[in-house]
Amino acid sequence: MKQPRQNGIGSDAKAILSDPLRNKGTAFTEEERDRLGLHGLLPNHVSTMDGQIKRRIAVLRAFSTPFEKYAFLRDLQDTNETLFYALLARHRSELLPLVYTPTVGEACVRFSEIYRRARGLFLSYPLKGRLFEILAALPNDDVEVICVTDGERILGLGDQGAGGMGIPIGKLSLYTDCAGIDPARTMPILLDTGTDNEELLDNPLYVGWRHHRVRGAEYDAFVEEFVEAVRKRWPRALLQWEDFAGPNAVTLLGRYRCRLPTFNDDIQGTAATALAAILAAERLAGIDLIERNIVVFGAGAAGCGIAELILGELVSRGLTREAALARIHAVDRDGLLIEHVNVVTASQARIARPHTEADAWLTQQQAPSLIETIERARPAVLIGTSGQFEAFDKPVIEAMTRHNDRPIILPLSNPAIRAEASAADVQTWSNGRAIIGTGSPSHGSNGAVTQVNNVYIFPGIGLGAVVSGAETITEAMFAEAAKCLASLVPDEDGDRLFPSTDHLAEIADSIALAVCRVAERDLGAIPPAGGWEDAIAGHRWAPVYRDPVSP
Ligand SMILES: NC(=O)C1=CN([C@@H]2O[C@H](COP(=O)(O)OP(=O)(O)OC[C@H]3O[C@@H](n4cnc5c(N)ncnc54)[C@H](OP(=O)(O)O)[C@@H]3O)[C@@H](O)[C@H]2O)C=CC1
Ligand SMILES: CC(=O)C(=O)O
Ligand SMILES: [Mg+2]
Repeated sequence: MKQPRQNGIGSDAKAILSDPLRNKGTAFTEEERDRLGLHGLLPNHVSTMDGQIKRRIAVLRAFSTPFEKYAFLRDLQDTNETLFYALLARHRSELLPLVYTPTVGEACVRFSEIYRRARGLFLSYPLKGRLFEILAALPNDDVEVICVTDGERILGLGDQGAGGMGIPIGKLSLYTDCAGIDPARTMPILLDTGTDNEELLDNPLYVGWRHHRVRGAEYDAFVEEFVEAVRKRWPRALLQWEDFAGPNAVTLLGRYRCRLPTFNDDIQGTAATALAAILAAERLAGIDLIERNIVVFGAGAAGCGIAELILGELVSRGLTREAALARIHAVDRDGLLIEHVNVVTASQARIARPHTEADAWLTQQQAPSLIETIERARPAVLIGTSGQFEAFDKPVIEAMTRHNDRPIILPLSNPAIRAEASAADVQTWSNGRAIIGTGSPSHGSNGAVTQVNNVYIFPGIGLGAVVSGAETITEAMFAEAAKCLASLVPDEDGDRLFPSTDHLAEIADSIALAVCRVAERDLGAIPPAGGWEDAIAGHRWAPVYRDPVSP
């Protein structure tokens, strides 16, 4: 069929080349170049995808900083998305630290500097009252997974305002890479309700709404309008809340968890990841969790979520809630959390030491510090979700090592510049005895250390939710996801807790199956004729070139 022409060049051809989901770059064949009117718009060489991957990885490796590599990858994602995902699948462990933590943190901080092309949806507060109209105007009818942030607690880097958009973009890239969700069916969203980051407000380059954060009833009404618009436009979509500040994270999850398929990744995804790490480490250390104490340092959204899921696990092993609670010691900025002494939030109140123990814990009205808590509780496990760089110093690690043959140390805060400890320091200070997991990728003397990050959980939760059609995302799904992840024994010898990030796609499939089974058991989801496994496999979008005229 003859193509419409514009100045001698096919305008459809130009549209294809500028659509990242249809563009193939130099991999358009001679036949396609003839048929689509692409001659002249491309250099002569006809490449294969394999050749393109080799060329791109060579160029990427030549950049000297992770940030430059990040910008190069984002540019590729915005010009040729199929190639971006093929590259990611081929070199996942090498590229994960770029598209995700730690580099995505720097990318959020410098978002305005590298902003080039529209991706995702910026719903800023001045658009209130028009949110459904904006969603309705989008051509994306089949959105399956949404990741939304308001940018207030970006990793451990605090308020990044509109720059927080880097996180939903990164998370959804991993939904596609690991769980095979079609990129056309994902939607990154930034709720731009302002920023209280004065540096951003003063920065002439800042691309967000230059206004202090809207809070209270106005914020709640804006989020409510957003959720209702999502429900109306994409009634079946999964909504993932990401990197909201602690109080909003908890409140919004509580408000919406029964109204649509939704979860908070920092609370629930992280909890499942940490529980999986603890279950795997329990095996390695040869201990029984119900006999041992756990210290969680940083009792915010992630820390409280982790404590709750561990409590659920201990109760499922036969302890009463009270006995299980006796195993948890949550430490925040004012020391060990003790009821009516230094508890600030309702989530903290649920995991604090009871007030009846206050006299036993307090010294001159002071709650014990982290190290004092470790000396007294002699925990087997120490988890960091405080965003406090190097809070696990030498005395802390030495205390953990004195009380355990194999201390389990999980500094989970991201990015690496906010981690409570580096794997290398923990290894040195524990004389190589610690079992370690870090939130961002890191190395010890025996190579890569396990990355204990919710990227091991959320893609599988999302895929399972989409395939099963679950209308609610339940706590049982996270508990089963944790058990599933802990059961996946790494190929490598040594102290690895999970298979390496190279295996994230298989892991997502396994977790998705566990989620589908929970949906069937608890929510009455009906397995398709071929079974859940086939449905999961059949749902995968693969990064292979398709005919650009009928994508
Ligand atoms: N590895 C992973 O998969 C994940 C890691 N994380 C990481 O966990 C960290 C926290 O995230 P999140 O829980 O959502 O954030 P929150 O802000 O909700 O929680 C952080 C908590 O740490 C407390 N805190 C601050 N300073 C100190 C201190 N000096 N000593 C002890 N506690 C302190 C904060 O208190 P206050 O509120 O008073 O400041 C708050 O209660 C981030 O760095 C994030 O990257 C989060 C999710 C997943
Ligand atoms: C990993 C993640 O979700 C975080 O650090 O916030
Ligand atoms: Mg997060």
